[in-house]
Amino acid sequence: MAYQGSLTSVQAWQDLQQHHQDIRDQHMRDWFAKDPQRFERFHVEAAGLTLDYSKNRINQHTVQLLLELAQQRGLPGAIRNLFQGEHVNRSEDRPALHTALRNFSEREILVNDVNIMPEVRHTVHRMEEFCWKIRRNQWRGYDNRPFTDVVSIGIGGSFLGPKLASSALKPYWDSGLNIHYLANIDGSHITEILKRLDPATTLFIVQSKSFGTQETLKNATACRRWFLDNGGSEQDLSRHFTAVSANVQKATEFGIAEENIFPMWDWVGGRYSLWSAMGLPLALAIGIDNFRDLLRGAYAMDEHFRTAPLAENMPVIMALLGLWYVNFFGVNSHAILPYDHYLRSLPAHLQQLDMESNGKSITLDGNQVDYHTGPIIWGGVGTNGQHAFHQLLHQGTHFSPCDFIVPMCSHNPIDNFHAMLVSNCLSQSQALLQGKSEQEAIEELIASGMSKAEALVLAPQKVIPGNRPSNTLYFPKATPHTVGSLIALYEHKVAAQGMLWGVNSFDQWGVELGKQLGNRVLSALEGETIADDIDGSTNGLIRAFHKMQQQL
Ligand SMILES: O=P(O)(O)OC[C@H]1O[C@H](O)[C@H](O)[C@@H](O)[C@@H]1O
Repeated sequence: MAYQGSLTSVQAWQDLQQHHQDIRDQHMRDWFAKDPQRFERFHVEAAGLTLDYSKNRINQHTVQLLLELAQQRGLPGAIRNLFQGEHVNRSEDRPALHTALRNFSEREILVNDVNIMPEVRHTVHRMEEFCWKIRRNQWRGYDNRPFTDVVSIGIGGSFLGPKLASSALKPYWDSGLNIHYLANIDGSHITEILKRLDPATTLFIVQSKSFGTQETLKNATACRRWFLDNGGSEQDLSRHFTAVSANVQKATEFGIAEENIFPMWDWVGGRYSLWSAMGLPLALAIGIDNFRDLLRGAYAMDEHFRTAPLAENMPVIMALLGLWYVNFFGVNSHAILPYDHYLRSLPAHLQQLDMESNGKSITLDGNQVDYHTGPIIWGGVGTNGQHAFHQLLHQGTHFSPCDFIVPMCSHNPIDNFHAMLVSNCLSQSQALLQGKSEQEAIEELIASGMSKAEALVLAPQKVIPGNRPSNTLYFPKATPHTVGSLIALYEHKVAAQGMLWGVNSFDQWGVELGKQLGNRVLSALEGETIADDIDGSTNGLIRAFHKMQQQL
């Protein structure tokens, strides 16, 4: 049974503490020297992806103890519960059934005793029909010209997943439509997007599960105003405005025609919703067949996560490695380093996925945790990061485990660009692993012509400790299938960590307070000069706003 008792009282936890003492000073460089089979031993394949996890601070005993921890925490049962639609999101009393959105099996999935699969499939058919009409110019703008641009208006999970998949699959954009994502509440962003567009050939998709999110409603209202002020009429709105929402009433109140609203369900979390009609802008860009391939890739990873033994289960292995560093090495961050231009939005998506899911301090039972949970996720696209933040990765006082993510083949195989890109990726993880000793630094400096005395002075600056862990995830090419399995891999990694830590990975109460206070601050910014109920710092900033607004 999952989540019973405290994580730290589990026997394997105590064993891991002892084991950490035993191996923490050992260097991976020595392990590789002694064991030529390390790569073979520590790699796993699933759903078209391969994970090399040999460059981690682990030996076989570590893996065995981590797997015992997973067993003792009831991970297999918790995975079953997730797929079976148990109310794993306890604080909202809901299942988390994003896996139903890509369920290509004949398995029924029940929510309140009703099989949800027919509705899921019906929605994909509606998406297909809609994409067909737009992409084949059957559904046109108000002056009968075909659409040229689609503006997706949404934020958080209603933005990051579709945005990531759209940029990851840019080589598959075959409709000629330009897709724009409008998320932030920032006059500059909306201005920059709309100024290039023609209302007569622009389609809007308002994407909000709740249809109550401030940024989305403000942006949608402004887009509608812009449409009406620039040639569109009230009667034309239904040709140009569609929505994806679980709140049909609010969407219709806003003015979206009911037949233009695609459904969402409360059993899909926002950050897990790419696979639903939230993926509509993506489907418009790449076509429904490619969108289905994305779902199939995710489904392949689901089946792997659901059925593979823990020791061969890629998301479980990644979850346990992450826990090993957070809870035993005291690490508090994790870097995501895609070596692929098309995957450059991955760190941003994984920030929400991971930090909103596992950035929690209270267990499912309502107790304060006595161990750390989800790390800070950060990162950036290679090789740009090498010329920026990798310095800290190599020589900083903090260490951050890294995921290097690399397709072995490029969509654009020009010259030897791709071999150069991959060589950078592989040599970064190699450098993190092996480092450079003082002796090596001295010898290198002397070989470059420096005197021994000078070399001795400079060498300490050039020492790189190494022994810094990384995973390398690779696959043949960033196709819809592999991108689907890659995103699902991280969803399951995060879910497995949440299960181990005993937190609810499917709620996000922490984001609410800022929203509540935001309304009060907005009224002060727009009115009062002194707000007695607001703290001194915030009041000072409100006064500065008033002052500077008056000066301009
Ligand atoms: O889709 P919506 O209801 O507009 O929600 C958009 C986003 O806002 C919320 O505040 C949450 O932080 C996100 O998890 C969610 O995806």
